[in-house]
Amino acid sequence: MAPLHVHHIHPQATLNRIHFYFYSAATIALIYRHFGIISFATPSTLLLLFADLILAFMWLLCQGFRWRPIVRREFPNLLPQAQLQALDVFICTADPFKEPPESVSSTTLSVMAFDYPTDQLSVYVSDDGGSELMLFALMEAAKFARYWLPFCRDNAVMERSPEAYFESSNGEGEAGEMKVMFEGLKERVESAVKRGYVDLSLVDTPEEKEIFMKWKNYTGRDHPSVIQILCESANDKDITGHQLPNLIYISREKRSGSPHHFKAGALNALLRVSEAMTNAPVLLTLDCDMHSNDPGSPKRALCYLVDPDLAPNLSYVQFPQRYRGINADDIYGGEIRRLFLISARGFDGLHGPNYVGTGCFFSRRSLYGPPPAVAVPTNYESKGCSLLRSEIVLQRARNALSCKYDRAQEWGSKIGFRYGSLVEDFNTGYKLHCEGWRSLLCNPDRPAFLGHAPKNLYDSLSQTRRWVVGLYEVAFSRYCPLFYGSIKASLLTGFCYMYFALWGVWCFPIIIYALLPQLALLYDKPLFPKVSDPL
Ligand SMILES: O=c1ccn([C@@H]2O[C@H](COP(=O)(O)OP(=O)(O)O[C@H]3O[C@H](CO)[C@@H](O)[C@H](O)[C@H]3O)[C@@H](O)[C@H]2O)c(=O)[nH]1
Ligand SMILES: [Mn+2]
Repeated sequence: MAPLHVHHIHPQATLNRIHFYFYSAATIALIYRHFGIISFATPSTLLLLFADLILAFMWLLCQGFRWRPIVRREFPNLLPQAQLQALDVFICTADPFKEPPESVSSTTLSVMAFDYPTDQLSVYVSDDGGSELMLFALMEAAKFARYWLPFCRDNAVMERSPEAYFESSNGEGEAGEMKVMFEGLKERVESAVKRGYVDLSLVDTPEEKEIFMKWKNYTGRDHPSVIQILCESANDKDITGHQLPNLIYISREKRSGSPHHFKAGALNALLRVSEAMTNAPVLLTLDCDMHSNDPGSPKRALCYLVDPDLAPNLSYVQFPQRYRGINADDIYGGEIRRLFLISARGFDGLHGPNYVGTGCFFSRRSLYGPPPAVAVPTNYESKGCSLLRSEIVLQRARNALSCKYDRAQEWGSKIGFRYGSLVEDFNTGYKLHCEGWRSLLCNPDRPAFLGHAPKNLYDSLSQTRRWVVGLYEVAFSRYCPLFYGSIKASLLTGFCYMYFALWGVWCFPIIIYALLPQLALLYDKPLFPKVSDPL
């Protein structure tokens, strides 16, 4: 059989290695000189020494990224139909006022419209805000999906998020009818958001009315488990008679005083509930603001996940985070190409790229413990779809959403997405690599997913602060990558994780180098040695 994927070492690797030797020699000479003049040290030379030591240490840590960068290509067209395993998609949302429900609907529709057998596809949306507005928006999405999915399929649309599609399409003919329908959806959802609740006049059937009546007693921070099956593959069909994928809304139980572990807690609830309902062997995690930009991406990921040589210890296939709507100059550096593209390619030559929280296809079993020493075939029993609405399945699912699991020892430490850091993605990927799993980067020319980067200074700074605090939580824990990671995974992997974990430390050399030379110039003090100076 023709291979489903190929890879090669990036040709720049040789140059990187030569550069490493020259740069090491120069760095050693610089540090040697610093210590040579330490007996005549002044505050400014000490500050420069401090900055240079940090820069040299960070430079050393990141050499793993440059040693063996890998470039991959996959051939999804060669993937046999029989290899298409069931796929559970997890979408996380947390706040209907910061994450507009109509955009969450659009993201959901973009994955429901994957180019994938609909009876193998289930989409779960976790709403940590516990908001009736989000449920309403998804109910609307479920109705619109009946028209949108056949439209995308018949017209081979690539941009399957209606919001993104109608931004670029002029909407003529059938597309025009779709646009009118989608505008209607947006209007209804926006009017509910403006009011802050779902007016019962917006809801069609008595069953739906009953759901929203019940909701009036809930608050975002205190409510029982909620689960609503909005589309059921076995029963619901689109307007051309094709099955729809499953679409399930959940809001896990929240009780004041009970820890909920933010997004990691939400993902673990999704993991348990999907196990109870559909139990697909492959999972995709997505942020609600990151829609699919290529309906073929599940097949791309499967090219790796079904490969018998890789599968025994392959935990996840990560697509890089890419963004739309970044202004031309990207003044807040929101694209972060080094983290998501360049370093990820370098990491791929070691244990594999770190998990970045979204656009990542997991093998389910990797979240339940280390890779088995002897490869055992995993026979996932995809649960019968017709059972989804049965009381026994619903009861099991509701139980899976209970907050008692977040108090239990194992969830978040040995199984599932890991707790203990604000950057649960970094922490989880790191721990999986330490357990012996590996990952790889899939970076097709057409971005598989597109999201939103912070667009103003305030959002950008608060995101950076959250990330830095989360990374320090890992760096200064007993799982410090420099020691634990270097021993459990490999020396270079440990170094690379440490490089990320110390992201906040960059501020010291940057501030020193941004201020000191200017001050020295103003006060006419020499800062750097002349070539003629003795060493
Ligand atoms: O209690 C929570 C908090 C957040 N979220 C969801 O988590 C996602 C990411 O949160 P966001 O506030 O958008 O964080 P960002 O900093 O923009 O996200 C980046 O950083 C996070 C932490 O490292 C990763 O989880 C994300 O995937 C990554 O895109 C969003 O979909 C939220 O709805 C929850 O479900 N529950
Ligand atoms: Mn975000």
